[in-house]
Amino acid sequence: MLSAEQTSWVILAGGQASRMGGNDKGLVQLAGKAMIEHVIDTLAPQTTDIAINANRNQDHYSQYGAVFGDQLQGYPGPLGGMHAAILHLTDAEWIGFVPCDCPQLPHDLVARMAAACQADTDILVAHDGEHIQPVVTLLHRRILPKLEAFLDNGDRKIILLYRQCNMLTVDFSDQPNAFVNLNTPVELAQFGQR
Ligand SMILES: Nc1nc2c(ncn2[C@@H]2O[C@H](COP(=O)(O)OP(=O)(O)OP(=O)(O)O)[C@@H](O)[C@H]2O)c(=O)[nH]1
Ligand SMILES: [Mg+2]
Repeated sequence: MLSAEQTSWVILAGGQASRMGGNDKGLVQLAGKAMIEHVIDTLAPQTTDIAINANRNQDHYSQYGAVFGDQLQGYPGPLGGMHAAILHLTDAEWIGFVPCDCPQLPHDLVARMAAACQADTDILVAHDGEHIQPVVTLLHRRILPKLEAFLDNGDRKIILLYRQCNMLTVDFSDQPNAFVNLNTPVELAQFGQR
C-alpha cells in the first residue's frame, strides 16, 4: 500500500483540443472559471504536490503551479505528457495524472488510487464501473523504458501499454459522473447549464 504523500500529481493540459475548436481546453471558461481551476479545486485538498503539463500558454498556466511541456514533438497524445512528467519530476517515484477537461473528479481520488497499490503494481487506473479511464492514473516511474519503447514504435493506444505493465484498476463505480469529460463547445455549454 502507498500513502497519498508518496505521490506527485500532474494535470494533463498539453493536448491540441481540436474538438474544442483549438481553444486551450484548460483555459476555457466553465461556470465562471477556467476549466483547469475546477480540477485544481478538487485536487488541491487531496495533495499539495501538483504540477501542470502544458504545451501552450505556459505563462498563463504558471499562476496555478509549476508548468512543464512535452519533450516529444508532434503531440503524441496523453502518453507524451506522462513521458514528460517522468523525465521532469526526477524525484517523484509515483506520479498521478488527471486530465484538465474533467471538472468533477472524485474528492477521494488520491487516497483511493494510492490505497489500491500492491507490492508489484506498476500502474493504477481508474474505472467508472463501465469504462476504464486511461488518463486518470497513478504510475511508477519504472515504466519509463516500456513507455519510451512503446512511443518509439509509433503506438498510441494507451491501454495497450498499460497491459504490458502490472496494471490494477481502481473501482469508482460509486461515482460514475466524476469522470465527465468535456471535449467540445456543446458539451461545455450543456454542462455549464446544469
Ligand atoms: N502532453 C500532452 N497531453 C495531451 C496530448 N494529447 C492529449 N493530451 C491530454 O490528454 C488528455 C485527454 O486528451 P483528449 O481530450 O483526448 O485530447 P485533446 O488533445 O485534449 O483534444 P482533441 O484534440 O479534441 O482530441 C487531456 O488532458 C489532454 O490535455 C499530447 O499530445 N501531449
Ligand atoms: Mg478529453
